[in-house]
Amino acid sequence: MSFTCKELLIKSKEKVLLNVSFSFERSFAFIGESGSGKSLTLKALLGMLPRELSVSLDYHASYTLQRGESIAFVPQNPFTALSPLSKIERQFMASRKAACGYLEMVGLEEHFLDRFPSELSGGQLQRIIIAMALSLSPRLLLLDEPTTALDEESKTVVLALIKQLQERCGFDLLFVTHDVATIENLCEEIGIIQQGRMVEYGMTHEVLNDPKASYTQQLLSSGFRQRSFRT
Ligand SMILES: Nc1ncnc2c1ncn2[C@@H]1O[C@H](COP(=O)(O)OP(=O)(O)OP(=O)(O)O)[C@@H](O)[C@H]1O
Repeated sequence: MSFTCKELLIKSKEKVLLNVSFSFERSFAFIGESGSGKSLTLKALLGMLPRELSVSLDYHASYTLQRGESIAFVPQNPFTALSPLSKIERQFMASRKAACGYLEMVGLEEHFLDRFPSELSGGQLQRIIIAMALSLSPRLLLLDEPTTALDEESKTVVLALIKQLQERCGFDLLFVTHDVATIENLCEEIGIIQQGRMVEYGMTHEVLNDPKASYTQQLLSSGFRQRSFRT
């Protein structure tokens, strides 16, 4: 599958917040500092932007973007993504039997369906949210810094799981992060965004090993492959 966003323009009154275009075959990582426009991009693709923003989105893919159907979403904070009032089973949009199958895909057993979110660790919750996303059989999976709220061990488990599930299920992946180290082995292509503009995009190993834009060179020389560069 391939995805091309020919134009994504977002304006607030007369101020341009975001003006980007990009394309990728299977997996793309959006890298940028805080406030660069990563979340706006995901929200635009999900059709979740507030009314006061004017949006022009022109894309080409082998599927239409439809939130909850062709597109599923894994948010940054698993601790606030689910209702604290209901057990996991009631929050799955699938039968118990189907939900068990999705839990198995993320390495969790059936009894997790009978727990409340507050009884689970961050890594377990994030795996449940990924299982819920899989239950939609998405063509495109959007992930907004899905490991930021997790400890190092859970982070490694969740990243390995995402890679393995993409190979198994075949969805496209759009991964937003401020931390390059998390996606080096996960996303084949990468885009660097700065203040609402895509300054460079291409194959991950090419951009990281031979960056063309001075902003990317600056980020790499400041050692952001070894550490997060959130400001
Ligand atoms: N509803 C809105 N109205 C006006 N400006 C907005 C709105 N939402 C976001 N912005 C502005 O657009 C810019 C990009 O915001 P965005 O949330 O996409 O950044 P980000 O890269 O996801 O940052 P972070 O890593 O901190 O989440 C910011 O300057 C932000 O203040």
